[in-house]
Amino acid sequence: MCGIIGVVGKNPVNQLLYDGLLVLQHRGQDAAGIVTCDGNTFYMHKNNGLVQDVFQTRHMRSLQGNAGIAHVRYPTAGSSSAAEAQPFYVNSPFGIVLGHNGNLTNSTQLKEEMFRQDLRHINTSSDSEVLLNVLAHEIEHTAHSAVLNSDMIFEAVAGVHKRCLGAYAVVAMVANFGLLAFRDPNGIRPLVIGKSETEKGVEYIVASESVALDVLGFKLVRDVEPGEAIFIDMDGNFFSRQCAEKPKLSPCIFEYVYLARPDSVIDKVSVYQTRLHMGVSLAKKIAKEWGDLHIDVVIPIPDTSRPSALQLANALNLTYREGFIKNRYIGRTFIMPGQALRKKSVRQKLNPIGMEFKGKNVLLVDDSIVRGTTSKQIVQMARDAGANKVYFASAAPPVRFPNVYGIDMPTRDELLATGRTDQQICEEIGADALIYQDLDALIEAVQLSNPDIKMFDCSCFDGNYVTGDIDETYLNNVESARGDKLGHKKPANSSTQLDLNLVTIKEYEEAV
Ligand SMILES: O=P(O)(O)OC[C@H]1O[C@H](OP(=O)(O)OP(=O)(O)O)[C@H](O)[C@@H]1O
Ligand SMILES: NC(=O)CC[C@H](N)C(=O)O
Ligand SMILES: [Mg+2]
Repeated sequence: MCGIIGVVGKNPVNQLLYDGLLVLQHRGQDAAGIVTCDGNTFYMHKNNGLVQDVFQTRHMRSLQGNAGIAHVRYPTAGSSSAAEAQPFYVNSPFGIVLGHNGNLTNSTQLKEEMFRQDLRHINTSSDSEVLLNVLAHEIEHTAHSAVLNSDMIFEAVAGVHKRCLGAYAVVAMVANFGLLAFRDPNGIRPLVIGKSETEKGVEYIVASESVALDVLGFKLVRDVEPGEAIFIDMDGNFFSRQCAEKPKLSPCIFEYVYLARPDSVIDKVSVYQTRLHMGVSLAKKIAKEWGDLHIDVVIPIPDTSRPSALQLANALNLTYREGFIKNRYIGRTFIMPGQALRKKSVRQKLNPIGMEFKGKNVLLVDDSIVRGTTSKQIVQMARDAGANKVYFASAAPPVRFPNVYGIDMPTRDELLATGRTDQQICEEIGADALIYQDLDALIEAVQLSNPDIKMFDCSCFDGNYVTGDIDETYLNNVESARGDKLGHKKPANSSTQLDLNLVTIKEYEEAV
């Protein structure tokens, strides 16, 4: 779940893209990049690190032009190397840059095809570099001369849909032509369009989440439809077309649970409202099945679970208290690379307020339990702070299956709930009771805001993968390539990579 933005403006867009990336930082903390386009020239700066560490004044000054794209990365394929920071660039045809949110599920096969059939070299192990080269190849074949138009671009995107499987929300720029954005035929990852009327004319933006539009002063126009592509030329003319044969909206339900910011609206669903609904349905379950808990206080685990915990407390007529204080300078732990770093960061990030726990039966509410890194430590902190009973509620069902669409949880081994009953999970985290949301209730919580969404990608909860190409062999291959125990692999030919700073996750963990 990286964050992407693309803008065609009437003034320089460097600051706008930077500010937009800051707003999307919660979608990726590993690397950041901006490319601007001034006539026929691209200006690019990208590196590992948080947005405010990657860009210094001198970089910002060099990012010239009234159009550009930007990316924050949370790696789900390849390595964490700076060489895989996005956007990626290819010089032919025309000069194209691309930023990708999601994960291709057939990138190994595509990479092979790229080399053997299309005679293209992919320098990294990133699936996004493969995706860019597929797009470049398709554009090369639809454009008959040096003149490119939106019809040719849309035909090329139709070609991308035929070849690529998995999840991809994409922003791309073709030098001197314009901004292209598209979403895979299932619309797994989000992408919205915004607009701003200025004295000089209309400016357009596309971004992973509507919150970026709010903060940058754009009005939300609509979502990019699954399978749809939009193209905005350098003069600000807007074109759109459905490029997939059988589009079917099946957004990732985990966006609503955890990934997206609550103040975003995705596929006409307010993330905040959904999280409130999740709290109500969880409260109903507790009232029905867990009436004997005698809860004194409901405590959220900051940040993401707050709206659900608050509404759960309201629905049960219980006291809600902020029992954990979050260090505002520590980022999201779940999307940090490597288990040692995630584990260490939970304690650095959260600290209990003793008086909220001492002698009380506390119900801790989190949005989800994935590896159990947070819940195990939090339950212990509550006990150390003197709680009488520690109950734990998760606003999402048990996460039992790997995600292959852009969330880095590739192995069943690392998921706390895989192969365990609720009772065993409860024992693992050391709680006195554990209550999980039911999947039907979670789906209903989203559908209450938009009943038109009939299908979701719930694969991490139910093991049904909407792209239909995921089987046991695929999962086994991903597990052996990306398992946490392996560390994220350093590319075999690191010395030849365009990156002097390669560090594996393992080396990084050992260093901290
Ligand atoms: O079971 P785990 O593997 O620990 O994963 C789940 C936890 O990780 C996330 O929090 P995170 O700290 O990333 O972000 P937040 O501040 O948005 O809640 C999520 O909100 C849960 O608290
Ligand atoms: N989380 C994502 O969207 C990741 C995008 C891409 N697969 C990468 O690893 O860079
Ligand atoms: Mg959390």
